[in-house]
Amino acid sequence: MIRFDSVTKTYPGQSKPALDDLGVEILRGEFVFLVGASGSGKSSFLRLILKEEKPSKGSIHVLGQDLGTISTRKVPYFRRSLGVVFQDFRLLPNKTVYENVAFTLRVIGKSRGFIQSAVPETLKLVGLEGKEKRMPHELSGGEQQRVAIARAIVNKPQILLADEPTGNLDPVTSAGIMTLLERINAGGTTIIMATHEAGIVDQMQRRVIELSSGAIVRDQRDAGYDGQTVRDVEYEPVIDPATPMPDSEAAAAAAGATATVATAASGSAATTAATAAQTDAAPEPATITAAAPKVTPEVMRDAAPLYVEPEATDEVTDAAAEITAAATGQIQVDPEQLKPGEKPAEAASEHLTLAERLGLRAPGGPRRDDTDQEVGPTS
Ligand SMILES: Nc1ncnc2c1ncn2[C@@H]1O[C@H](COP(=O)(O)OP(=O)(O)OP(=O)(O)O)[C@@H](O)[C@H]1O
Repeated sequence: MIRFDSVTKTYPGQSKPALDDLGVEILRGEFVFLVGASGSGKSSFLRLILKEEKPSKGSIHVLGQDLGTISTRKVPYFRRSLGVVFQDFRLLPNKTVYENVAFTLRVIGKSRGFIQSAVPETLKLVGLEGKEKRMPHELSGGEQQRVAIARAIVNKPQILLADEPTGNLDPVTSAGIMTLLERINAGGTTIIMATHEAGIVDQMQRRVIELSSGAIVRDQRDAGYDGQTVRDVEYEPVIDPATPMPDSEAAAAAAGATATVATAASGSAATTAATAAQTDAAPEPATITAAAPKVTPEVMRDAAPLYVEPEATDEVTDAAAEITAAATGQIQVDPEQLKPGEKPAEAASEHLTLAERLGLRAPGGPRRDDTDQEVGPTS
């Protein structure tokens, strides 16, 4: 599903690599936490999977495709198999909940009929039924993140990347979001989540990949936030980087197969992870120097109910809206930007269109008045 072979990423002007000779494989259906101190390379790892950045050395395969061979123009098509969720939600402030989710589908040319059935279905899945007409600023932080998740999964991506999705949320709301992500994963979507939240990682007990100074210092199944430095997930380095992925995913991807969020093959990450095989070359234990996590294991334990079905959790989340409102004091989102009628956050890039910023169109591709339609269904 995702494979890094000897991947090094050094940003221009930096002497030390952000990622240093990484080799790792993530299988279909896994739920993987990326942990490590600030600056250890988690976001860089996710950006490489998205092909937002290119490796300086090594090769990356995602869904059977060698990312090095995908042309810039084809990147938006490739990204349609991936959903992304960020810490700061990144909703369109002047569009309703419905429109925020529908927007992605419109840009990629889905039919009106498809949109009319997919959007309500997805909003129901994330527990936002009945809130279609709300504007983002009329929602709690947890609800805004649910909209962002709905937008990320509405096109039924095979992979969901989440970069600190609970970073701006209080513990109870975070628990609701994790319940939702767990449910999406149970539907077959591979999830990779970067987080500093020890309590969440300890509760979920999924595969944990720990980075330190750009290197993997731990890759452990059924693990917690802090652990012994081990590598118990099998990874065989590819001798010839040109060798394709050793599984049938290339064919599936080539055929345009997509996982169905609600119905795809079930099975937990644990069952799909490779057999335990601690390598002789396991690196020395690393000291975790991440900032003190906001959601400690104790807080998470007290934040029950945790892994109940989202239908039940919604009430809890709604009841926690006030807590969320208090927590938004720590959110770095400017409330002014969330007001309808204001200009959207143009600061991301004044040169890119909205679709380009969301990765749905190739930067510099055809604009609104072009007749050359670049967007369209992927399969
Ligand atoms: N665009 C960039 N240009 C130069 N250096 C960068 C860039 N992006 C990241 N870095 C550097 O690469 C290293 C890894 O950064 P990265 O954002 O991947 O870490 P992280 O683990 O996600 O950190 P955090 O937990 O704080 O988000 C850091 O030293 C960072 O300063």
